[in-house]
Amino acid sequence: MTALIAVSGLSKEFVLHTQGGARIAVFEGLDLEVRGGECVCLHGPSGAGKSTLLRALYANYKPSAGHVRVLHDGRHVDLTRAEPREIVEVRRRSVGYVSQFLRVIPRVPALDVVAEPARTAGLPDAEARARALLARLNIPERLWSLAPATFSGGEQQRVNVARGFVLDYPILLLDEPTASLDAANRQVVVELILQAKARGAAVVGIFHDEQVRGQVADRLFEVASFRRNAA
Ligand SMILES: Nc1ncnc2c1ncn2[C@@H]1O[C@H](COP(=O)(O)OP(=O)(O)OP(=O)(O)O)[C@@H](O)[C@H]1O
Repeated sequence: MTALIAVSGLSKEFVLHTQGGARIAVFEGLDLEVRGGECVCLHGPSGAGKSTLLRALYANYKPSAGHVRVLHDGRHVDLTRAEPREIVEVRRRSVGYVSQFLRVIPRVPALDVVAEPARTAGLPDAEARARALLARLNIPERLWSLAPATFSGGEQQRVNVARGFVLDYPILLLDEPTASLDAANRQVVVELILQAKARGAAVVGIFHDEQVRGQVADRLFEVASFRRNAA
């Protein structure tokens, strides 16, 4: 079966131009393949480069070398070489990303924040999907018409998760999607991830919660082993 994500020879070094050009080498020559139905957990100590790798998979960071190929419309697109317009298309239909914190847009109600990716994709049941997810993630209905700016940390995270799952993305990138959640809501997110895997999605995530990791991850990927001079 073809990999949905194929990373090869990926290196990332940050150059701090405001600090005398200091260089921080995060990883070098990193290879990773993720297949449909598989969940890979990025693992390693703080500072290992887990978030940097996850962002590189979403073309948020330009790597210093290497390739990030993702399956889009039946062919592999190299995000390190793709035009901005193509990256927008890949993000619209093929790669979903749940960041740790919701980027709140003023005055946009939670229901619209969640429904937006499905509306943009032209799904006729976008609003129904958004309602179902908000209910499933236990966001009280009285909050659906309000902008999430004033929501609690956990409520904002659940709105963010709902937005990430409103479309059946073939590839899902999850940055600590349960960090601010109580046990009951953590379990809902675990079930959403398991469902995504069951329909064939390739999932890459950072999960600090050991129990969540144990339930969803098929394998751990040690990012630190690709540090320069790593043993
Ligand atoms: N935008 C940036 N500019 C400069 N250096 C950065 C930037 N982002 C990350 N780094 C550096 O890259 C290294 C890896 O950071 P990253 O956030 O990827 O680690 P992490 O494994 O996700 O850590 P944590 O578990 O603490 O979130 C760190 O040394 C960090 O200082």
